[in-house]
Amino acid sequence: MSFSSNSPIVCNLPRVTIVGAGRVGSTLAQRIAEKNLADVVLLDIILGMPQGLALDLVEARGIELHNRQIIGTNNYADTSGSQIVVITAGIPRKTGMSRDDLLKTNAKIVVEAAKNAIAYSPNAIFIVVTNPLDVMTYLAWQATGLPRSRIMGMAGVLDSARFETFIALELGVLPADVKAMVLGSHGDLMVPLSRYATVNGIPITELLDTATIARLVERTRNGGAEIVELMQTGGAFFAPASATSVMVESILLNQSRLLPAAAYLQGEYGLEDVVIGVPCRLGCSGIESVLELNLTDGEREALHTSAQSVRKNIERSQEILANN
Ligand SMILES: NC(=O)C1=CN([C@@H]2O[C@H](COP(=O)(O)OP(=O)(O)OC[C@H]3O[C@@H](n4cnc5c(N)ncnc54)[C@H](O)[C@@H]3O)[C@@H](O)[C@H]2O)C=CC1
Ligand SMILES: O=C([O-])CC(=O)C(=O)O
Repeated sequence: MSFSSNSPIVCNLPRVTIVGAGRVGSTLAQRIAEKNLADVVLLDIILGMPQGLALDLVEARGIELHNRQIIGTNNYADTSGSQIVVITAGIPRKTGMSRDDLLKTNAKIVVEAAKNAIAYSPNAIFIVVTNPLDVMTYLAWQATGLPRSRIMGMAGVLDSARFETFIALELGVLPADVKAMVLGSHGDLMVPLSRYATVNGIPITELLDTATIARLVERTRNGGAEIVELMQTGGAFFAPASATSVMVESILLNQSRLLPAAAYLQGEYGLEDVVIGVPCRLGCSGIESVLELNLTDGEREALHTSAQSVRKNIERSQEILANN
């Protein structure tokens, strides 16, 4: 028996490149392939490692019932023509460290990764994951020269998911029924908006007392550190990969989901020339719009304090890069 064929069919399947095939990167590759969203190129500086991971993922395809291509490489030429580039390359923090302690090492890695990736995928939308997230997104924006709609950072979806999880655990309800949004920088100064958090439309302020909400907000702020302290050898990666995959999905499927993303601001919320987490509509052209919510004076002040700390680190990063 044989298959007959007419003319060869050329299929242009979407392709997502992930720079950094460590824990977040490789888990994200698995999510993207198993959700059948795109073919994946996993790139890392460690020779053989992304190739081995890709082969492992390819060998699971028959079991997971998908047929996405997954390529591992150390060469940016293999990433060409990607619709989305995700940057997870860099070091994660260890116990006792803050995300800002990673700035010096990761700044150079992210700038190099962004420059190399844009050279081969000039039309790509970039999602940065490497910490400290807001500063790294700013550096990738600078390095690529992309319009702000095509570059964003992942943090708010993760921080919001943590807030939702802690609310759900407290109330004993399904996490998917809880909706919340966390804005601001990905650090201790993030801004969880309790006022807007609901359980299927019911404000949590109707369900929980002020002290309990304050405790859940504090746990959300420390969500990353809580896992780093438990694991001792790096940080979270399952939920970060899930969070990144929904951003990828909203872009590739043009879902126009309203998700918190770290975006370069040009006057929104009274902030300029800084990257910080705000609600964004994500579709096939990237950030289609930034939603400006009505904030209380306290929330607005918290957002500005958060932006101020990002600005300081952007300045630090410029000095670091200038001296190299
Ligand atoms: N934005 C967020 O919400 C989150 C951010 N992160 C951050 O993501 C980053 C990655 O975390 P993990 O995957 O856990 O770390 P990991 O150490 O498992 O993986 C990082 C990978 O980057 C690679 N790498 C280093 N320099 C490179 C270069 N120049 N080019 C290509 N690859 C390079 C390493 O070889 C390694 O495989 C960290 O900075 C971490 O803090 C992690 C979780 C959540
Ligand atoms: O805490 C870390 O270092 C990793 C991260 O950003 C998170 O899990 O939120």
